[in-house]
Amino acid sequence: MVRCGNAVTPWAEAREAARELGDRLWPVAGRPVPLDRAVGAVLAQDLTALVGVPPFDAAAMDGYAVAGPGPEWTVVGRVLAGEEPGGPGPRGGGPSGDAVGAGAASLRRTGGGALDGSGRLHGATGESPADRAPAPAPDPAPASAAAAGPAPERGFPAEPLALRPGEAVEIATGAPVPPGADSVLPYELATLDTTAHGSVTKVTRVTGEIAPGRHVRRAGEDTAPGATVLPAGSTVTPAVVGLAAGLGHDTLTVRRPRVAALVTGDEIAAAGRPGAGQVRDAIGPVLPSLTASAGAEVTALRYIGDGFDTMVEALNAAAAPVDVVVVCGASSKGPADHLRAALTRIGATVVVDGVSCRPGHPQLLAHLGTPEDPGTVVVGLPGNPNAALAAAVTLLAPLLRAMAGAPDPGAALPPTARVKGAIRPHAHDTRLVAVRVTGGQAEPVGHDRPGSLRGAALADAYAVIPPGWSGPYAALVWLPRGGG
Ligand SMILES: Nc1nc2c(c(=O)[nH]1)N[C@H]1C(S)=C(S)[C@@H](COP(=O)(O)OP(=O)(O)OC[C@H]3O[C@@H](n4cnc5c(N)ncnc54)[C@H](O)[C@@H]3O)O[C@H]1N2
Ligand code: MOO
Repeated sequence: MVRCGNAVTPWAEAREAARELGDRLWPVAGRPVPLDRAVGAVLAQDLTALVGVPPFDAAAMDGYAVAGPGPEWTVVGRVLAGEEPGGPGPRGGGPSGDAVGAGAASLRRTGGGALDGSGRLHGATGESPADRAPAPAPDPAPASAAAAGPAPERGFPAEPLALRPGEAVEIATGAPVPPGADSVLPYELATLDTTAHGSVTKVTRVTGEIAPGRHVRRAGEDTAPGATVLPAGSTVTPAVVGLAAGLGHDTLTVRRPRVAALVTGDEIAAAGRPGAGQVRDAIGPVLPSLTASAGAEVTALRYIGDGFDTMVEALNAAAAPVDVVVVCGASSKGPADHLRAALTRIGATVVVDGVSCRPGHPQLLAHLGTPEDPGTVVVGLPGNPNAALAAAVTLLAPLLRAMAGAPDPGAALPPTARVKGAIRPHAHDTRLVAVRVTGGQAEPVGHDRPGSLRGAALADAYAVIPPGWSGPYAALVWLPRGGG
């Protein structure tokens, strides 16, 4: 049984009704989604750190990790980013052969200060710097060859090399700082003593002034492992995606309403240049970004022809797996406009049956459940593309944002502007006029008839012009900009 009055709903009330219905449906169930598909969605759970940041004591500058107050240190090796703390990693610590190459190589300690299989030097407890072997020649293998070689062994039980006071290792930004090192002396502050070994120049000693603790990022100093970094309810932005990745996540569990779109009309062409009598679909392609900017996701899009049975079947099929079905077109009173009759047939409850705004007045909001449990929501967008966009900002976006628990980005923007030039209000309905907004002034851009998106494409917002408006200030509804 459809409950619907014939009276259209005033524009502001219609928005409120959509928000209120969305609030009743909040929260939609949380679902894990890959990081690269999560932008714009709302976190269903607190975001916690699976690893600390930084995950280990790391150098913040390229230079020398030094142990003890100095100002002079003996260089005993080199650590590159990618090495395991306490041992060599994928690019395991040989000198690179540059002019200031390290005096010694890998910092992996194999116990007792022995050379490892590559013949490279290791620090060792009880071993004096003088006992340490000279560095080997630079590794002749090009980086690409190294990358193509067998995967380096990870997780070996290396005993961490501890620097003793007076020792230093050359270190790359991001590389693990050996235990015992107090600070990193950047190259810019370092004076080097070198000796030549054939074509290779080795750094044997480094001198400089550096305060204890400088240029060392201590493990967990930004974020401790297990810390909560963002609360549930936060919107996923590109920065949040990077943060989550850095903390070890591959997916985020988000509350993002699922939307199925039905684009109706025998005349609608889904792609390419429309043929004779055809009209290219200009609403379906808008919906993914439009819904994403309201915290939702289009999970299905189907083109259907005109026909009552077709509409009933498509509504039933689309509704089951989603939270919202958006029907584009068939919202008016023409012989092929079956949306309202189909909703009656499937027992929908119509919440908003037309809105007193131009464009967009045939738009519609209904649900398939009960007042207590509204179930899947149906939003009817008029077929005229600018009317569909007006309906999307009136009913669809407020509904989806409320269902997702997403903030209204427009709330952060100026709510009103002074209208430049004349706008004639409609006798009974609220007009939504495409305007460009600069410096608190709203200038109509034209080209905003119901069938044209040209004005909306030039505009920042719709100026809301109620019946009887005489200016000069108008409320603004900001147009979705996409990208979450
Ligand atoms: N007797 C009345 N007729 C109409 C009224 C009315 O109040 N009384 N309202 C008019 C208004 S306003 C609008 S808006 C449209 C809404 O029509 P529908 O939602 O039923 O949409 P259609 O009739 O299917 O199409 C209207 C128009 O838009 C084109 N269209 C449809 N879908 C798309 C699409 N996906 N992409 C691009 N263009 C589309 C379609 O070809 C038609 O030209 O009703 C008025 N009539
Ligand atoms: O009101 Mo219709 O929705 O103008 O195009």
